[in-house]
Amino acid sequence: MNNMIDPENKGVDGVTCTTDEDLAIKVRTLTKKYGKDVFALNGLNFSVQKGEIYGFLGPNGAGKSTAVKVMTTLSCPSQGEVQLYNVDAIHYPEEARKLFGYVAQQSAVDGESTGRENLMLQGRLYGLRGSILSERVVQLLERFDLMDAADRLSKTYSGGMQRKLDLAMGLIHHPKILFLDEPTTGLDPEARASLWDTIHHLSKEDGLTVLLTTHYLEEADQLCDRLAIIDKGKVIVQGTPEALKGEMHGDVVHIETMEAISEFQAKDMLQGISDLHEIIVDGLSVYVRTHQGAEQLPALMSILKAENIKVRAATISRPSLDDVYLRYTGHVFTETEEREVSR
Ligand SMILES: Nc1ncnc2c1ncn2[C@@H]1O[C@H](COP(=O)(O)OP(=O)(O)OP(=O)(O)O)[C@@H](O)[C@H]1O
Repeated sequence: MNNMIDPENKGVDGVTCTTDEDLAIKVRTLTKKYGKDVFALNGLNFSVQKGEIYGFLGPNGAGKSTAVKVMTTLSCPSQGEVQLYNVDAIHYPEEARKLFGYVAQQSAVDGESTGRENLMLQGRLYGLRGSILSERVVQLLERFDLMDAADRLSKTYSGGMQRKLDLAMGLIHHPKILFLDEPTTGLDPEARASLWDTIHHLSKEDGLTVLLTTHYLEEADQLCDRLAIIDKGKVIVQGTPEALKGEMHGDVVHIETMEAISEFQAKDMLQGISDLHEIIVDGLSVYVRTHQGAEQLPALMSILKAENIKVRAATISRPSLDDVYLRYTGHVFTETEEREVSR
């Protein structure tokens, strides 16, 4: 197995380091149960190296926000361990809180205050006072390109500017780790790209460790050094985006049929074609992995025709994180729903 890719829960982190000294975040067997039978987290294991941007990718309800809430001491786990820079965050939450900033899904910006006032208030909450505080506020306003708008009410800011102010507020006390819960949800593509740039610089220039949750495959791909695909409160697989995609050799042929067929039916029909590595069916979509998509497509189409299966469209592409996601979870990645399929 590639050491950068690993199905979790087998005791492997997928990180190249071996000592806890290199780790910013270490999470072991984290479980969070709501009521009698909702396991929001179900034995979550992963580690993040210092200075890394690590992404949690998963659909609604996968457990991403719950994991962040437990790591940021806002929620108690039912079981498990969270170490932040070797501080036990579950038993020593106050100590741990000095180490991280947290930017929640919902903005913490007060629209009726200016950007500068928001930052000053946040600083006071962390015990900063006097010139140390005002200098830190100026530093952050400059760092986030908000100096010109510093004394305007923040309700007049664009979505992207408000999000940057949120980030700046999360960094007021010089944390070593920044937790970002869906940092770019609701932003337009330009503001999203600008925020990616900012987060990248915070990590690569300032050495900040960033853990972010996202619904966006593109965000995980472009921004994260490593990512974990989360499903049903567990890490399904983790690795660098390149390694995860690289594991999927060859092409992906996507055939959209007019009527649903089962995975069993598809496998049965196509078994005669050599060089098909994987066949997954999700709804009206049949996904086939093969070394030579263009060469195999005519054979695939003629078998479907012979079986009276009408095809709406067929495409060949290089594997993307979508395909990695499909492979490990058995369903396509959607932002709003999880569709189960037989595997
Ligand atoms: N306070 C709560 N009480 C009961 N169940 C909860 C609570 N908070 C979360 N859950 C459940 O735990 C599971 C994980 O939720 P969580 O919000 O962590 O998922 P998520 O991956 O962050 O989703 P989203 O992307 O929608 O924020 C879901 O089934 C959710 O309904």
